[in-house]
Amino acid sequence: MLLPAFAAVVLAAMWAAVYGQVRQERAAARHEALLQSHAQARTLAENTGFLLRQVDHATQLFKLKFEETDGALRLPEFARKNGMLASLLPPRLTLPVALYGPDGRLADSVQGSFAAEAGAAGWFRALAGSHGDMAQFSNPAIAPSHEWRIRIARRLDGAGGRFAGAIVILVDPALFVDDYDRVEAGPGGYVGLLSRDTGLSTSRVDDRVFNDGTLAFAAVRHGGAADSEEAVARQPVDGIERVYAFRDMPRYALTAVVGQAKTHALARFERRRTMYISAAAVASAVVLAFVAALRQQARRLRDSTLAAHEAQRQLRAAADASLDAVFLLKACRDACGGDFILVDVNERGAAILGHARAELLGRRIGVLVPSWRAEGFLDKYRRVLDTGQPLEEEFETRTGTPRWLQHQIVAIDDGVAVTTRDITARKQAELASRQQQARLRTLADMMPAMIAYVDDDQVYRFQNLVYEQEFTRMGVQAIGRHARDVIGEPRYAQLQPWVRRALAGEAVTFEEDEDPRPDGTQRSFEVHYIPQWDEEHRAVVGFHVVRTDVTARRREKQHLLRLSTIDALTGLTNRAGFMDRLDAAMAYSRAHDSLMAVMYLDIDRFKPVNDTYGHAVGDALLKAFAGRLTHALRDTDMVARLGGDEFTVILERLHRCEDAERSAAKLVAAVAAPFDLDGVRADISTSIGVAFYRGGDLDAAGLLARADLLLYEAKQAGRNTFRTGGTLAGLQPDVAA
Ligand SMILES: Nc1nc2c(ncn2[C@@H]2O[C@H](COP(=O)(O)OP(=O)(O)OP(=O)(O)O)[C@@H](O)[C@H]2O)c(=O)[nH]1
Repeated sequence: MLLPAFAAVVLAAMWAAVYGQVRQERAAARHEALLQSHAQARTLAENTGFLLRQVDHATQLFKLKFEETDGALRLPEFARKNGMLASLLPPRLTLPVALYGPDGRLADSVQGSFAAEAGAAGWFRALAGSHGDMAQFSNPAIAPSHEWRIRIARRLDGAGGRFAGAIVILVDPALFVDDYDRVEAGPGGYVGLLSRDTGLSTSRVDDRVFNDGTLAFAAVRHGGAADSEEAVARQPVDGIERVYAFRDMPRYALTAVVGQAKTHALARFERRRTMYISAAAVASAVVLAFVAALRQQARRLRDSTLAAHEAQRQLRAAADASLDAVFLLKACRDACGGDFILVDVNERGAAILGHARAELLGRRIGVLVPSWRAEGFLDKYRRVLDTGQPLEEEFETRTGTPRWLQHQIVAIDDGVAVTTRDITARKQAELASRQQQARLRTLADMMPAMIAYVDDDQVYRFQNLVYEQEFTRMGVQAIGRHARDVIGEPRYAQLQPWVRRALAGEAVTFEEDEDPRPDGTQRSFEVHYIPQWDEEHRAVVGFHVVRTDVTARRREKQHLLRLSTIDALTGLTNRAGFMDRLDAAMAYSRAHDSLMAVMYLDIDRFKPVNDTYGHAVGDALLKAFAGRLTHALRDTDMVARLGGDEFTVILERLHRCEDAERSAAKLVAAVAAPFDLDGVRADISTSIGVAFYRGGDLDAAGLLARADLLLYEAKQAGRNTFRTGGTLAGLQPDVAA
């Protein structure tokens, strides 16, 4: 604000000075023009007066000569070249002269036309009636020839003083302004002669001469001096503005007026004014530009100062809000035992030192916290200051409550900047984490399964003891290495689908069979890949591998499976196993258009054995029966016990139906021989239903039902026989044996 105000004052003062100077110079120029006009008006008045006086003298001379010669002097003689008139008037002026007789008649005239009779004219009668010797000057008047005239007339006396007529000379006032000792008023200047009584005027502007009856000037007096009188045109002479001055000629009732054209008279002033204004304008522009530049500079300075303050404020706020305590220390110059002066400290730092910030500044740190010296911090500051090498370290305090601190010391100018952070919480967390990790490791190492962690780059990051032993057995080092390098390309390729799914976030479980070992054993594993998500649960960062050896379990399972399909009493395949096998056999038959047969057997009159000899003998018979069946059939035939005394046989890939019939007959014959069951003789027989199959819509249950039906037929036929039949076209139930 101050700068623009100052600039405004400077500019105002400058322009006021310019205005004052211009005003003064204009007044001076105007005054000079007025003086010049005045001088010229005086010259004009003097010239006019002189000429009019000369004309007066001429009339006086004529009168004298006329009266000396008793009226004998004639005009032509008076007005002749180099005559009396010429001795008084400039030779180039030829003025009209007339001589009137006492009767008022025109006696003679030269150089012009006069009224022939003047006796009645007032002027003539006035001359006739007066006895004075004064010339009579008329006011300018319009002559009959429409010209402006001043008439100078003088009474002529004859003998005894009687009136003898009058000599008259006419003067055209235009002579004074244009011809006789012409006054030059400069370009556009005005030179004029005004009749005070008639208001007539004759004027010249440059070379234009004109008469006027309406021109009027008023006199304005500036101050007391006569030469400061100014004439002001009551109405414009023409379009040109002038500085007019006048000179009165009271004797002739005339006023000489000269006006300098302002454009001419003030031209020099105008040039100077233009120069002043231009100079002032240039100076103003310079001042304004300077002020603008200064303001811009000031604004920049202000902006940068504001920015610096803002930055400083933010820096201070950041320093105060920082998790670190910040200390700016300056090396102590005096002999103070290597101490440092605290130059600045943030709020956290002040809190550590236990004082308000303002109380701390400028004090010696070794005095404020003697323990820092004791713990060797001051030596470290000195070392950093001397070497210029920054120092960063984490340490546990030895004095007071044990704390973990991390500090950075950097050299600045003649001191050090120290940032200190209390990392006790982090350290404790790290310790807890390490302890937890150790516990987890112990736990993982105790687990019988192989446990590992693979990151999303498929690099092994963790292994428990079992896995470590496994890798050692394989002769590889896993930690930090890519899975491909650890398990080899073929197995890596095999596992990739599971790995991809796990890294896509899916927990996967699968079984994996190891390649058989040289000793023929082969291990099986159940493998779990459990994805590990990041803390925000947004991305999978790896997966855990839990690999359990399930070889024994699988073996057990297979055993159980086998047990579940075996009849416990006879060791034959039971109903479940039989149905599976039948399904498979029928599928094969369908696929290969192969003939097969199912036999359905039932021991005839088994119940009486049971009832007679007890269940144990019954069981023994069932076992013995099974043995005979198995014995009588091919290895490829499958014998099963459905339950009770019911047995089945699957005969596959038969060439003809007769093959099965022959087998059925063989079985009937095989069980016909008595059974010796621990001293108990049992005579039994069997009935058999044989159903054939070679493709077709029938299912296992349907085929078995058909065999059962045929068995029923065999029973109906008196037992100890078989019946055949089936889905084959033209195959009729038949009886054998
Ligand atoms: N000892 C013993 N007996 C069984 C067993 N399962 C079933 N049984 C008996 O086997 C007998 C089967 O009798 P059926 O086949 O109906 O009678 P059956 O005397 O053979 O008569 P048919 O077959 O018409 O000649 C029943 O008395 C059952 O109690 C077993 O596991 N052991």
